[in-house]
Amino acid sequence: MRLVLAAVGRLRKGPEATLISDYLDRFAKAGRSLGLPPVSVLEVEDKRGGGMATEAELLLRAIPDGAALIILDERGQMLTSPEFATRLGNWRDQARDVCLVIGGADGIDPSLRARADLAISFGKMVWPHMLVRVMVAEQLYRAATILSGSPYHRE
Ligand SMILES: C[S@@+](CC[C@H](N)C(=O)[O-])C[C@H]1O[C@@H](n2cnc3c(N)ncnc32)[C@H](O)[C@@H]1O
Repeated sequence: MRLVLAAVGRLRKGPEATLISDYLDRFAKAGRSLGLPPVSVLEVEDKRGGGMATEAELLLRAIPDGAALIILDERGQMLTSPEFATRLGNWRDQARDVCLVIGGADGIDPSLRARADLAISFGKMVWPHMLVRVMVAEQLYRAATILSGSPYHRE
């Protein structure tokens, strides 16, 4: 299994970078004994100003063949953290690669949205994409703690 976080835009030094790195480190440590690999972060940037369609082409190149394509999208499905943990555990058990995609300022191109296996929403409000990265990293760590039965997550 490979776990890829593909995102539009380059993360610069700052509070979001610190949080993302902290949660992804914690995920890597918690995931080791669960058979979950560390997350590879792939950033794409369209320097030609081609917009969402070009970003979608760049993102598609970053997605491993056959991977479950999970997009982050405010129009998507709201999952509980245990539901997300169960899905992550199922992909691991199927040895399925997983690619989580976060769009840029204009969102994710409809062509990529149409290909997604799952669209996850963090609510109907639009969040800045770097905060969504933080939230994804935290939910991955939370999912690992749920799968391991550690007391981080409480209902
Ligand atoms: C600034 S938002 C773009 C919003 C854009 N107006 C759209 O139609 O998608 C950048 C990215 O952050 C993610 N995002 C923002 N809000 C979200 C939410 N509530 N749930 C899930 N993902 C979200 C999505 O991946 C989105 O493409």
